[in-house]
Amino acid sequence: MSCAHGDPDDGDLIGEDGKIVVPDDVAAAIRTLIAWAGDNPGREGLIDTPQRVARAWREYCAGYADDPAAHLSRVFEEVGGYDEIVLLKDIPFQSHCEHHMAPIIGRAHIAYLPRNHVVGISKLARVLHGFARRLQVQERLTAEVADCIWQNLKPLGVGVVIEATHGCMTSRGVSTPGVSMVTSRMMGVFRDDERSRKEVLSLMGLGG
Ligand SMILES: Nc1nc2c(ncn2[C@@H]2O[C@H](COP(=O)(O)OP(=O)(O)OP(=O)(O)O)[C@@H](O)[C@H]2O)c(=O)[nH]1
Ligand SMILES: [Zn+2]
Repeated sequence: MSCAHGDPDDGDLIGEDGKIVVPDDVAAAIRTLIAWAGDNPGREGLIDTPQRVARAWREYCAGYADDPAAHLSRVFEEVGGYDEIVLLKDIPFQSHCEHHMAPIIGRAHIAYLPRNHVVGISKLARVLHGFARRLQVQERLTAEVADCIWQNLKPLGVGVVIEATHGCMTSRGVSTPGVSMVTSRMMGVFRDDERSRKEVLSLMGLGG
């Protein structure tokens, strides 16, 4: 297996302990950051921190090695004629903002109106995580999830609403905890037909 940080498609080297081998330049960058923050990267408690931080970021950014559309390739057609809204509600997720690399923590509601076939419900959460585990802005995350479902399932409607708090606002900068950002993308009948939009928003518990 090749070592190619920055290019997760090529995979990581795995050590004898079963953990990802952290490239020297990645560990050195994290040691530099620790020293710049004001601490001693050589002291006992911090000596293994660069490896831990690097592996943690591999997990936070695992979405770069994922193809979210692939999760939607298996569909089911025997649904007893069901042709109403399918909604996966209150899906918790974590992402990181591309401006500060600070956590974005929130919940997503993902709905679609099937056309002939449905997808296994867990796959909607997999699509969300595939895009969330990258450096993001919430608007793009919302659009990417909706577009992926729209293009791959070809449903009659897609609605994605995301509510999240941004660490870059709560723990630094404007330091304003308790606020959440809400974004939505409505496509197909959820965008064009008022009754359908109201119905999906009502099912999401967002009035309508
Ligand atoms: N629209 C949008 N903005 C975001 C998101 N995540 C973080 N931001 C904002 O990105 C902006 C970056 O602003 P800058 O002025 O370039 O950076 P900054 O000086 O660190 O800004 P402050 O956070 O206000 O201290 C901030 O207003 C953040 O709140 C997001 O997902 N969507
Ligand atoms: Zn930020």
